Amino acid sequence: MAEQNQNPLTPFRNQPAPEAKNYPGLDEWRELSADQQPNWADHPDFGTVVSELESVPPLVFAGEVDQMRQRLADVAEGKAFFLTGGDCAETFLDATADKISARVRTLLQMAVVLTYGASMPVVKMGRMAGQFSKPRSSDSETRGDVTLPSFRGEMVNGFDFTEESRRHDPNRMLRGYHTSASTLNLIRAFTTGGFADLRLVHEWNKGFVSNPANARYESLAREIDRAIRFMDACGADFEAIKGTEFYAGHEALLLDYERALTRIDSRTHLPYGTSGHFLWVGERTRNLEDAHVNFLSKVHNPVGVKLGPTTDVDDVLRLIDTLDPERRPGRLTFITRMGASKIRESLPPIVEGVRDSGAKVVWVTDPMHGNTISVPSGYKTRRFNDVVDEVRGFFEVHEALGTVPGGIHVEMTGDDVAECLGGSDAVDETAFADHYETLCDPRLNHMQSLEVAFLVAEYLSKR
Ligand SMILES: O=C[C@H](O)[C@H](O)COP(=O)(O)O
Ligand SMILES: C=C(OP(=O)(O)O)C(=O)O
Repeated sequence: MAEQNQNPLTPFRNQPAPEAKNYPGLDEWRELSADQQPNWADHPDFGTVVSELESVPPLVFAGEVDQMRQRLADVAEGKAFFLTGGDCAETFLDATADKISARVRTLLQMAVVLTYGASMPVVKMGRMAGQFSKPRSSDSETRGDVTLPSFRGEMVNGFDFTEESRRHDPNRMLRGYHTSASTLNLIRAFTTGGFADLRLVHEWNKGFVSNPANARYESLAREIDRAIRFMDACGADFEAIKGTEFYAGHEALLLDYERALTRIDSRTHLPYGTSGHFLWVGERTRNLEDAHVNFLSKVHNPVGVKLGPTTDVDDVLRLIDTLDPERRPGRLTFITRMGASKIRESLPPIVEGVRDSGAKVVWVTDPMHGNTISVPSGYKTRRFNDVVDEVRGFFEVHEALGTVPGGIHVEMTGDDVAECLGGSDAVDETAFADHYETLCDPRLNHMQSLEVAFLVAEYLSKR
C-alpha cells in the first residue's frame, strides 16, 4: 500500500510538483500594463537567458520564506521589530567580501542596539542579493547635448554614460542571479558560521572609522559582554546566540527575472518567488490593476508595498484584499515613505483605515525616499535631520492610534561614504566630491545608520 502522508505541511510529498511554467495564474501579469520595464524583449539573447533562469537552482527556499512570514506575524503583533537595510542599488563590482561584511556587520550592530533597547527579537533583512534594478522618474538622461536611456540598475544597463553601456541587455539578469547567489552564500556563512555569535559583539565594531556612534555602541557592547559573562557563570546554554537568522529582500521590479525564478514548492505545490525571501512593489508600480501587484498576489512570500504621501486609503484596503485575501499573519507589510514634512498628516488616515478594517499588517517606516533633495552642485542627497524627523513622526502616529510601529527600512552602507547631510559627524557637501559613491539614491553611512538605530531603540524602549 502506498505510504499515506499525514503531515499537513507536506500534503504532496509523494507526488511530483507541477511545473512553474504552466502554473495557473502565474502569467496573468503578462496581459496587464507593467511600468518601469526594460526594452529587451527583442534582444536575440532574451529567450535563452529566460530559459536558463528558469532552470537554475532557487536562491532561497520555501521553508525559509515561510519562517520569515512567521517572524513577521510576530512583528505585526508587536512582539518583534523588523530591520531592513542595504544599498539603494547594489552593484556587481561591489559584491566583494569586504563590502558585504561591512554592510552585514553594520546591520548586526543596528540589530543589537534595537534588541537591547526594545528587549524584543529583531527580524533582520538585507536589501541585498537582488537589489539590482531601479525605477526612475525619467526614461532618459541628458548631459550636454547627449541624451541616453537612464541608468536602471546593473541588472538592466550600465552606469557609464555611453550608448553601449546604457543599452538594456537581458544577459545582465544572469550576472545579477550569480552575484546574488555569491552574496547570499557569504551572508549565510557570516550569519550562521560563527561571525554573528553575540559573544563577538565587539568584533563587529572593528575596522570602522571611529566616530561618536560606534563609541556609544562600544559601551553598549560592554554591557552585553558583562551580561553574557554573568550568564556564562550561571551555566547558561549559548546555542541560541551562536548565529542569527538573516533574510534577503528586494523590489520585485523586473518581472522577467522574478517570473523566471518562481518555483513550485514541493511540499505544498504552491508558487514561491525564489529570488529573495521578501519581495516588495514600489511606490511607482503599485497600481492595483497593473502587472506588479498581480504577480505578487500569486506568490506565497511575505510581500511589501511602498506607500507615498498621495496614497488613497481605499486603494490600501483594496491592496489588502488583493495581496492578502486570506489575511495570513505576516504576509503583508506596508512600507510608508511620506517625507518628514508630510508624515504627521498623510499617515494617520491610512493607518486608521487599515486598523478599522480589522486587517493586521506590518507597518514599516522608510524615512529615506520621501526626503530626497538635490543640492546646487547636482548631487541627490537627504538631510539626516529629515530622516530622523520622519522616524519620530512614524512613532508618534502609531502611538496616537494605538497601532504597532513594526520596523524601519533604510538605504545604508557599512562604508564611510558622504551621501546624506548631517549626523553627529556633520557630513557636509564638501565631502561629496571624494566620498559620494552611490549610483542612484544617497545612503546613510556606518555612523548615521547606528545613530538611527539608537534613536529607534529609544522609542522602542518607551513602548
Ligand atoms: O530609489 C528610488 C528610485 O529609483 C529613485 O529615487 C529614482 O530616482 P530619480 O528620480 O533620480 O529617477
Ligand atoms: C524605489 C524605491 O522606493 P520607492 O518605491 O518608495 O520610491 C526603493 O526603495 O528603491
